[in-house]
Amino acid sequence: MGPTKYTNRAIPRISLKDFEARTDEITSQLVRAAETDGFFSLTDTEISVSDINAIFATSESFFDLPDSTKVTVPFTHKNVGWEKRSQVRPSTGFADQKESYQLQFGDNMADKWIAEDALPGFKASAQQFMQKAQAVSEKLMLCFARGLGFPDDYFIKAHDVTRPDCQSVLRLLHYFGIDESAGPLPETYYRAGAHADWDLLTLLFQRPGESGLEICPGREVVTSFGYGDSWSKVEFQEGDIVCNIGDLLMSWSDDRFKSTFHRVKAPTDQGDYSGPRYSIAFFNQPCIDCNIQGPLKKYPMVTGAEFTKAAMERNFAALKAKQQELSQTATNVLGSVAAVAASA
Ligand SMILES: O=C(O)CCC(=O)C(=O)O
Ligand SMILES: [Fe+2]
Repeated sequence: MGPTKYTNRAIPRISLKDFEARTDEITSQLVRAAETDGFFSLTDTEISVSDINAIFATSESFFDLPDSTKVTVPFTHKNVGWEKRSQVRPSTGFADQKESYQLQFGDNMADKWIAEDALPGFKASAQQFMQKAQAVSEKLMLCFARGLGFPDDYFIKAHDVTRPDCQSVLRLLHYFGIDESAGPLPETYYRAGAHADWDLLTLLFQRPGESGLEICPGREVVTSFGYGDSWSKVEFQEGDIVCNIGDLLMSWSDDRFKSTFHRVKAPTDQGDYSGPRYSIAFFNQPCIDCNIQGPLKKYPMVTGAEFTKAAMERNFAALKAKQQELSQTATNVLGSVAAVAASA
């Protein structure tokens, strides 16, 4: 594998200060960012640095629990619960070297909250933060609806987290620290392999000093899996929220807004951060019965449930193709080893 090719791309930093008075100005800044690389960072939101520090402390306290406790809330296909080294990305064919705990607002979480006596206060702290992340998301939803010519509350209604069947997710993430004395990492070591998100919009919280997030723009239509070959490191300031457009909003905007491939790079190069990395993503997922179609009707109308199903199927097909490619490469390598052995 050759060295990563980099291009400097600064993602725009957008202030939400005086939101009510500046909604149109903020809308045009967001729309421009969405049409370009699909990534931007937010400042002056209602989420303070101390709110962010508090949720990171809550997150660390969960990941510090023994696996035997965390496994009492295992990951399920409803997109809730704890997983460890189990998410295989179609871009890599190997599991990300991380653990994550996915939390939702509604019925899907019924038995997936860590028990109060195992971690007192966890649920209340997480729920309080989720409400704040939702409030920021709703401001963005209003702007993107306005930018596309929909009624202001159009996306907000389609992502109603007061409904018991809502699907939006807060994902706590922990990437494992690397023991550098153990030698170079294998090529198959990934923190978060390249992917695009499936949701409407993602809000990402990171800690200064724990870098690794990179983007790779270049995707023109939501139905394609390809991406460019030049990466850019995402820089952010303490307290900023890095946001990106997901596949759902790319589709809902007839491919006008870009859902960009991104990854958390494995620390394989000089200067990469190799300590433990904590991040927190908030994914705005649609209600299962909302109708999804862009203003130009580029794609047929689908429900939230149908959209998610199709996205999962596309992901699965891409994963199968990657696994086939990997096993083909392994067969070719074995074939040439055999040929060398036979000719020796
Ligand atoms: O951990 C990060 O910084 C990014 C996580 C991410 O992209 C995801 O979970 O979809
Ligand atoms: Fe992502």
